[in-house]
Amino acid sequence: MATRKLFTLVFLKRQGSVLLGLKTRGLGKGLWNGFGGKIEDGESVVNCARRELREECGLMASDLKQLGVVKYEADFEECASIVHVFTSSKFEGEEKASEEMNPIKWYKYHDIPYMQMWPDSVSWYPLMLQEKFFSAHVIYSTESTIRESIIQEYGSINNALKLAQ
Ligand SMILES: COc1nc(N)nc2c1ncn2[C@H]1C[C@H](O)[C@@H](COP(=O)(O)OP(=O)(O)OP(=O)(O)O)O1
Repeated sequence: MATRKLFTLVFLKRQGSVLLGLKTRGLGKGLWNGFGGKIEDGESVVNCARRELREECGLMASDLKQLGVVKYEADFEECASIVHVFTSSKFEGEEKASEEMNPIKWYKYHDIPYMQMWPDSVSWYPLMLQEKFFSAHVIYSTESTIRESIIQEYGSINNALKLAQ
């Protein structure tokens, strides 16, 4: 089986707004996104989501809910990426930017800066914002061009998780 990289991505929500951070380094540098990163060896998916959220914006979520799975492939890479997407609207702690995500900012749902985000975001963020369960299979032909994208909505997370298998 081809190798895969596993990631989490968390979105905090508050009164019609979502917290995003501007990535300062590495994958997605210069783009706004939720908070997340690579799942470490032996770490559960949800523990990674909690850890990355705390490290990147200082907040601890108490009702993390997995809504989706995004599978990324690229014509110029052997390895696929699986991103487990979570949301939470209950959290505590001191909201602060980090070395990796700076600045961080609450965006109204109608004001999300899609032009300064990964191009696939606009295809599945609306489902995530509506708390729908979904999967997205996205194939890039260049770093900024999508060749194929299949977005599906489900009644539970179980079907979406099949994309991660
Ligand atoms: C390719 O398209 C992507 N689109 C979107 N919307 N998000 C993506 C895409 N590829 C990766 N991501 C997400 C997944 C993760 O949440 C981050 C990348 O995590 P990173 O590589 O920064 O992982 P860390 O463990 O935090 O890395 P460090 O070693 O730098 O701490 O982007």
